[in-house]
Amino acid sequence: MNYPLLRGIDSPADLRRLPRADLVKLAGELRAYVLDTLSNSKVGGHLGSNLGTVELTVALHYVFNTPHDRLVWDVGHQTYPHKVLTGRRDQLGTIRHLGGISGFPRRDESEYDTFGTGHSSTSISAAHGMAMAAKIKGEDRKAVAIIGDGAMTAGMAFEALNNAGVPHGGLMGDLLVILNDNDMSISPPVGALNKYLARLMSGSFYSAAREGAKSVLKNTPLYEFARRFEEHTKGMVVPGTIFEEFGFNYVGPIDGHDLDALIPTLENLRDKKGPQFLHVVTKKGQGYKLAEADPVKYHAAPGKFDPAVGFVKSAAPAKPTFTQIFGDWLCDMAEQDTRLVGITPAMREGSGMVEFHKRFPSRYQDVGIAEQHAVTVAAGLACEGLKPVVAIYSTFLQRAYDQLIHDVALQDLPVLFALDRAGLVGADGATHAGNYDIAFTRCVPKMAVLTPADENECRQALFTGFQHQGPVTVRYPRGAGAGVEVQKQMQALPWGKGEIRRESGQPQGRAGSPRIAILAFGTLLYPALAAAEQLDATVANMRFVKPLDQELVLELARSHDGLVTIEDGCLMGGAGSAVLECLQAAGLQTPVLTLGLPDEFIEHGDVPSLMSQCGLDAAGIEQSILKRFGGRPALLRSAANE
Ligand SMILES: Cc1ncc(C[n+]2csc(CCOP(=O)(O)OP(=O)(O)O)c2C)c(N)n1
Ligand SMILES: CC(=O)[C@@H](O)[C@H](O)COP(=O)(O)O
Ligand SMILES: [Mg+2]
Repeated sequence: MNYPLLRGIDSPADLRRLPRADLVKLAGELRAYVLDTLSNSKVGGHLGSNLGTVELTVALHYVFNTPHDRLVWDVGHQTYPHKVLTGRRDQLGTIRHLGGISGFPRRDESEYDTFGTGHSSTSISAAHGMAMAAKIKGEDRKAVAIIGDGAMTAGMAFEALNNAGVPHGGLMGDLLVILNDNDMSISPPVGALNKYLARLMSGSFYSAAREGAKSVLKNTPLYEFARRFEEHTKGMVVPGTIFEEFGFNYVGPIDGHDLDALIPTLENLRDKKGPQFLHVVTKKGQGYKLAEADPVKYHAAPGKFDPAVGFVKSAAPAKPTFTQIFGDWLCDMAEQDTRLVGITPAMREGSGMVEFHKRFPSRYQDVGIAEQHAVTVAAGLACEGLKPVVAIYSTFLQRAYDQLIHDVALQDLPVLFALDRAGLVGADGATHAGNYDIAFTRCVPKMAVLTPADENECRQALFTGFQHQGPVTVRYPRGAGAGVEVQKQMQALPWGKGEIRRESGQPQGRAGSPRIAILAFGTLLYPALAAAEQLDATVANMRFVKPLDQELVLELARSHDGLVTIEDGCLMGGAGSAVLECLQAAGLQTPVLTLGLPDEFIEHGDVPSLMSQCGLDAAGIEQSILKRFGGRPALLRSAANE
């Protein structure tokens, strides 16, 4: 399949030289290119939202003088068309691959990526900052935030609207907010805003009857429609939109796939001063029937697929993912305990809660993209004797850190945080890494932190955490685990206790062949066991970071020449730090090697490669231990001497 027009676009300047009449064809080529490239990518990537923003992307780069005018894409998962038009057409096939371009906008990737996103609802704030900077610096520059209806449900978006719609020191930013309303989040949208937007759409261009908007729609096909509509609704009290109440000139809703509507409207808005708000209506998955019909399933492609067939489940019964282990546990636990309430901030599918929602609708809450609200709702539920379970990706819990401390831990409320995507997540890269939760939760008083090693222990840890009368996190990685058998019977783990999984045969104190103990926190137990076989080391499955099994730590420290801690979390303040603190408090001098994620942001790539790069696969663990403590050559030497 060739793309004659797209082949000639190496920058938006090339696009802006095209005759306007070619833009529809270009959009068609762009959509086909994105679908074709993604369907051939083994890594997969975001699909529905990219297909839905093709025309909007073409229109924005056609009308605005990018990169001088700034585009800020909210979440940024819909920027594949943007990346194609801004010089990265030939790199699209590398997106989310190790060493390839990012699946989200990155300032260090392109000058057209004016703001790094990945976590939602930041675009209006960032674009407002850029608009105010232009005013303060006296630059003639526009700033445009493109935000989805899902992202608009986060409080931060309203903090920004509340702030950006009013003058600051007499200055008003020339900010344009474009609401890309496809009536979809990752799953069906929730909340009052969604219903409000639907009313706006059912009002079908009623806003066009308003003076401010009419001038914007001039010379567009909509203007005539709006004029007739105004005649029809003369005398009707046309309610101001919520966005106008925030000080924005609201225009819309208009068809976000119609370039004949988009381009003149954007040209008119571009030339207006002050805060503008354009409401565009798009379809998630536009132009690809399977995605249009099921935008939830086609939010992201899991890997290569045949567009004619769509996504098909792999035939082989895969090992259960930790997400599935959680989802099954949640339903089983809800069966046993009617106090259980399951809460998700807009990630029903990703957190494995579809079945729970179906079976326990009255105890299921999707609060929208509103992590802060999710945590404090849970606190409120706990105050009333219920048992809330907040299912939240580790990275998104960062958004609700104060609520975790101030609303949950400080009041010692029994909230269970089921932290999926803990550790490296792979293709989503640095913005979505769940690297920090051990460090930022263990330092909070009253918090308990559990790190199950495999699928069975995950189920038992969730049960243990649910029984606990205080705040607790249970963290587990994206994807499948070691593949151990999962016991249906739920039983509590001994609170705060680890276990020895392997005993070294090395005597303590022999020169050159040290007796080493590896303390594994979480799923890295398994590569640690593999390394220990080579080194004849002891291995402890610690299970808890907090409360730490201090008795076990001290016993191992006294009976081994060296300790090694290992975690798929940041080293700074992580489980290894907890062990060091324990030894220091006991006055023990046993040398400790801490292994974990380095003090740097780790980019996208496949997890095995990334773990190997971080020295956290079996070979890397072995090498680090040998380097620090000496060992196997000495072991062989000693064996030869016996
Ligand atoms: C703070 C935060 N929470 C959750 C997510 C996960 N997430 C990614 S896209 C998405 C839905 C976004 O919906 P919308 O803004 O309407 O964009 P669309 O996918 O419809 O184009 C969510 C919840 C996120 N990226 N950031
Ligand atoms: C863009 C976004 O934040 C989500 O779509 C995220 O990429 C989902 O991650 P998983 O694929 O791990 O569920
Ligand atoms: Mg949406």
